Amino acid sequence: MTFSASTAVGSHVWVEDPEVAWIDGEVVEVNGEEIKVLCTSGKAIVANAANVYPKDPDAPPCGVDDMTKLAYLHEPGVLHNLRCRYDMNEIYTYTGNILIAVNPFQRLPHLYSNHMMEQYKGMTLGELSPHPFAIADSAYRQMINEGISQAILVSGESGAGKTESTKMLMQYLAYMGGRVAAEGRTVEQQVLESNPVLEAFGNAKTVRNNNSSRFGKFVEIQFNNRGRISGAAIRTYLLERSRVCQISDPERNYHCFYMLCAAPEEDIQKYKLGNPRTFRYLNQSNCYELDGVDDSKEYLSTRRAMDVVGISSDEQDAIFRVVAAVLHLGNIEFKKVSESDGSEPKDDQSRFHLKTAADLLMCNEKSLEDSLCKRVMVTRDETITKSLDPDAATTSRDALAKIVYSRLFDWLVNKINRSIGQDPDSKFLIGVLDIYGFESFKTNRCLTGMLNLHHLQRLISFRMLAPSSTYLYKQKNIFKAALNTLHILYELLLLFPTLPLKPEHKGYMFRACYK
Ligand SMILES: Nc1ncnc2c1ncn2[C@@H]1O[C@H](COP(=O)(O)OP(=O)(O)OP(=O)(O)O)[C@@H](O)[C@H]1O
Repeated sequence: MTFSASTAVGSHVWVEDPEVAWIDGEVVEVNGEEIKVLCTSGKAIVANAANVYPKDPDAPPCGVDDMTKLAYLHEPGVLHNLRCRYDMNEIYTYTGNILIAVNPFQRLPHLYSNHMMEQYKGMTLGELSPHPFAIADSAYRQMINEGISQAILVSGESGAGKTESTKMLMQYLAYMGGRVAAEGRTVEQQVLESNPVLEAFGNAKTVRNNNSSRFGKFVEIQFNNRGRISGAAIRTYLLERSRVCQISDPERNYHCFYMLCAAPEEDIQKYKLGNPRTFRYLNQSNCYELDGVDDSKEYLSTRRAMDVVGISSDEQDAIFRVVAAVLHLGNIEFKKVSESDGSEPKDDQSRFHLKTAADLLMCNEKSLEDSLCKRVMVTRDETITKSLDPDAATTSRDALAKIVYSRLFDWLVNKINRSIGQDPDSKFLIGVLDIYGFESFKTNRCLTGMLNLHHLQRLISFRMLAPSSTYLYKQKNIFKAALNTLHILYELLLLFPTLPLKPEHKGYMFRACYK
């Protein structure tokens, strides 16, 4: 929607500005493809016609609550509208039936009270101010009226507020479909209360977000034919395993490690832990504490949350034994065995951590050592045992730590699901997909690339389901921002054509990269 060469002097426009992204002004001179704009800030900018966008001089100063009402739907117009609303504490805006949330970075409890939920009950989308409750209500109504299961997709870059929005959607669905439990806690209460447990083991501090979910989550709320919640299931995928043994400043590892290091003295003794600075998996970054978070209190509240979701105290002990064992595993260093290609624990310290890890995992110390320092290959005819050098043993140690941790996470999710209970006879369900946040660093690790690829694939799928022109526009800009990563991913795709992508998605990525 850029201006053509026929742009008239006197038109109101948006031009790109290195400081404030987009700045508005008036065209004062047109010279072929070059347009001179006198900006409202007072400075004059000469820009190419392709980078100049029309501005609607009649747009309301406080913005519009649905961006389909905008005269021009382009990046500066959309951003300006969101900015105007944000300045008035209006953090939600519609684009058709899509809700855009801008992170307020402050608690706004009045927006999420019971009174608000009551207001949105049965209201048509757009009748009241944009709100996640309206989206949840619309999904619930459609499920009831049309008898079709629904899905809500929550997407955005890391730190945008996806998890918070997901919680609000769940809160509303629980309000609409909840029931008084005959005994114990209701399904919806258990789903909401499982959040702290999942967050303790699956969330970490990243550059963008102090409580970033490092896994994808699909929460399935099951309903009976009267629209009452009858069961639920939480499905998680793609836990960022590499974080267990590799973190960079100023990020942190998963919260549970720091909580356990801040546990009461009795537990510290039991798990032979101490200062997080002494553990290799934690001391690769200088960040140990989070502003406003007391890890010792978090440890106790995670234990309480575990009680609530039905994890017994023996199981809790086993869980934290595994967490502690991972930390001890990370402190085992290896040295070369003289006159051989093999390796062994480097010193008494490493032996101590090996023994402690073995005790905590309840396995034989020698077997654990062998599993780290040797590789067993089974062929059709024989079993070959190969000794590993110190570097290979270190890799093997990290691989074990990652797999043990991710199995622990899967176990936790299964346990929570068993405790919540699913309804095999449910009539419909509403699924809420909290997609992994898109990230792009100066240097992207392969895993980041893969997760972004997964994220994009979900977005592309969604775009195919909801081909609204505005949505496509928004996606195009997401793709633009992700172009560098996309290029790498596309190259990866050429190298590994068997990547699990649908053919039409590969085509879309190709067009996004090379158009
Ligand atoms: N509606 C909101 N009200 C108040 N604070 C919010 C809201 N949305 C987000 N926040 C704040 O922003 C932080 C990041 O939000 P959230 O964890 O939901 O992001 P995310 O998109 O899920 O990120 P990631 O992909 O990294 O997990 C929250 O911890 C919270 O402090």
